[in-house]
Amino acid sequence: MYSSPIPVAPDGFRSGFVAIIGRPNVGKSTLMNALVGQKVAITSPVAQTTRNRLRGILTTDAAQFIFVDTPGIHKPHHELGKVLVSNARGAVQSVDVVLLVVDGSVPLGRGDQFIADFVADLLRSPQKDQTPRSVILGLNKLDQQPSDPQEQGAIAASYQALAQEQGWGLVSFSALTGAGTEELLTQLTQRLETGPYYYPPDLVTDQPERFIMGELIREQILLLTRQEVPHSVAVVMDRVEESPQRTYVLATVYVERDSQKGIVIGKRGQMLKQIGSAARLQMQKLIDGKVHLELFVKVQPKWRQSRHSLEDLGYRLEK
Ligand SMILES: Nc1nc2c(ncn2[C@@H]2O[C@H](COP(=O)(O)OP(=O)(O)OP(=O)(O)O)[C@@H](O)[C@H]2O)c(=O)[nH]1
Repeated sequence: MYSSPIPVAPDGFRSGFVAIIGRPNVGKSTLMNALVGQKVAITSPVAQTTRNRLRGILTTDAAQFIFVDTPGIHKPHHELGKVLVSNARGAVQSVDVVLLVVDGSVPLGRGDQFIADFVADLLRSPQKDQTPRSVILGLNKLDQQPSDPQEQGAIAASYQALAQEQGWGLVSFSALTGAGTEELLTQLTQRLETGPYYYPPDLVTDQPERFIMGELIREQILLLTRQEVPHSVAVVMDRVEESPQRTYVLATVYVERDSQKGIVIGKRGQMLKQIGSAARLQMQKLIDGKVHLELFVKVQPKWRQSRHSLEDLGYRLEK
């Protein structure tokens, strides 16, 4: 994937790492894709689509941003929640700027406040080398603002108060339409220090294509089966073989129960066919070539599957 060498950065060039954090479903992955100009993270209306840290890279004439997309954080009521929080902490500690994304079409809620407190806490850490320098509060879904100006004003005021109290930047945008994202990049550039190119300027992600292909299959399962198949569904890429004519992909979808296997396969295999052809089209866009995709579905008992798949995905499971 490293298609070109890393050049020497011009004078005054800025670079750095930006963690995109926030509640599930606020639009973090949509934003990262919009910023880097390519689909590097999958998105869906179902919360907790993103399961591990992904890096999206954007290089402009003035700066290189390495965006770290994190799984949505919510209050840890259960073990997975604790894992998500500890992952987010790891992702946030080593970056230059934190972009805390909220759904700006609704007022600041308890979930956002929990994350805001978590970020404010991190910034108070005595280990300055492991602490982000600044925070931007990003109000997403600008296109979904309520039409009532009073309601709009109340929403804006709730976020302004938080930004003011903490001394954080504040930007409104729509990851879906792209409105406001230029201003966001301007503000982010100002918060980076001068630095080198960390990656070749034409690279948009540090993830291998094989991983993104698996994610594209998972995305279609989440989109097409809706709530019927849980998030524990895992996709394992068994084989990816490239040839001049087409790329041959063999993958297995792991579910927890026979009933879920039935849903993913569908009546006379219709659902699996639909998942496969939609994922194949996305893969073809990704690699800019023809793809032949074969999908299998297997049932794996819950305890084995969840431990195996989460660890595979890079989560540190607490014993
Ligand atoms: N109207 C509107 N919808 C948006 C916008 N940004 C994202 N969405 C939608 O919000 C839903 C969630 O988006 P994601 O990008 O998957 O959200 P996320 O924060 O990465 O979610 P997790 O992976 O659960 O943490 C999708 O249906 C998006 O299309 C926006 O600017 N406007």
